[in-house]
Amino acid sequence: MTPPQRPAGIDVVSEALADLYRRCRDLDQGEVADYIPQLALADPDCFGLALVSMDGHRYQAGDSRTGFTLQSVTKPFVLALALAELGTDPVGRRVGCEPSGEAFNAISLDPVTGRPANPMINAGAIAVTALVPAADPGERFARILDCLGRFAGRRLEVDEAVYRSEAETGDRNRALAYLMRGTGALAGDPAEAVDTYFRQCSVRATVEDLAVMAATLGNGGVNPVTGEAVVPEPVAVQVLAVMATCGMYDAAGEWMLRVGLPAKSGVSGGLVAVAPARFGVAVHSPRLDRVGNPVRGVAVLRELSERFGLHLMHNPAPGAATVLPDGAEAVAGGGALLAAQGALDFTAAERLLFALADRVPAAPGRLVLDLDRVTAVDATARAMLTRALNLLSERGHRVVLVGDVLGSGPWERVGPGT
Ligand SMILES: NC(=O)CC[C@H](N)C(=O)O
Repeated sequence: MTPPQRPAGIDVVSEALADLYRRCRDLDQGEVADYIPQLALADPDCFGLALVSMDGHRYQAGDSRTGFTLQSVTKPFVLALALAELGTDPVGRRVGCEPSGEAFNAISLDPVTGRPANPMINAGAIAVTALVPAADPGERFARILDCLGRFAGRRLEVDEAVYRSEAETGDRNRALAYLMRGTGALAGDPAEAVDTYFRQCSVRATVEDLAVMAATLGNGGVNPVTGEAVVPEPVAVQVLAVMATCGMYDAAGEWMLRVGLPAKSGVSGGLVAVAPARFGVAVHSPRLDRVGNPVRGVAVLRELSERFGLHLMHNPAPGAATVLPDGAEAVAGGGALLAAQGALDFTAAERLLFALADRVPAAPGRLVLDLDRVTAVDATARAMLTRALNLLSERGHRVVLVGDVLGSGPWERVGPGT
């Protein structure tokens, strides 16, 4: 897919990516992973960035079209598939969701339950891969590959050389799989589970594909480029939660402190991060720090998060006022008038109801709520407003709504200007 031409001169997002690329390209600390021999062949200086918005707008800088194997970056997406197919509890019986504080290949199995600590470390990911429902291992991998492709918006392929290389040297992962069969954490045959996992790790994509995959998670499971609902929204939310707590291995706490976004790294140098409801971003750079996270990728995300104010705990900029300033005016027909505007969520609904409470007369009376300039109402705000208006009507007030964003209820609806 070729990104559309951007209007000349005002593409500040590409400009920011280009700037991050320039500022981080000279970082040359870290080593290319070599425990899978084929990965050691990667160009250590390869460096690409991509960002995809919730509208499917694509931005990139550097070597954004170079293919590389996704490795551990596949783990959140396969977790999404397992959660979508099986639900939270069946997956949770096999794998936990606690940060392990240990290396990605650690033997991190709970002494009581035998479950691996979380699905982002190898043990947990192997257990999750084995859970994907299928009649046989061939079908299981086909489903995984298909799902990764739907996240990326195009069909992806396996790098056979990397797959063979890992299959020849992956004894530690085999050992983990056999241990997990012993503890009851692994469904099915360990050799088959590990083979499917090796294939999954060897799926090849570009940093542009990865940004689309990340954006799909940040967009409630709907691929913003193809429009396909790849996984249900609650699944996307759960996966982001696991990425936020466990995605960066034993550096997860430091990552949350300094970057504050759900993310996942892999040993080939891929890194995805999600700014929920804003964008997905991906970086590829094969030099890894001592915990196995890509040095330039971490540096890029730290700067990006700070520059765009993305930390999840950051208080977002106040939106437009919910309650309009002229909302207290008296109206023809009597009663109190309150007008609201913009999109209503919990914060906006609370603000509106707080202001409305001040205007409710002691004796039953007429209350006019002008919602004509309200552009959207989420499920929470809808439930809050409906409940409050029901209570007012039970107390004998006559509620009049301007506009139809709340649908019907125990209130009168009038059009704007009535
Ligand atoms: N951190 C990673 O990317 C690890 C994936 C790699 N295939 C492994 O299992 O060792």
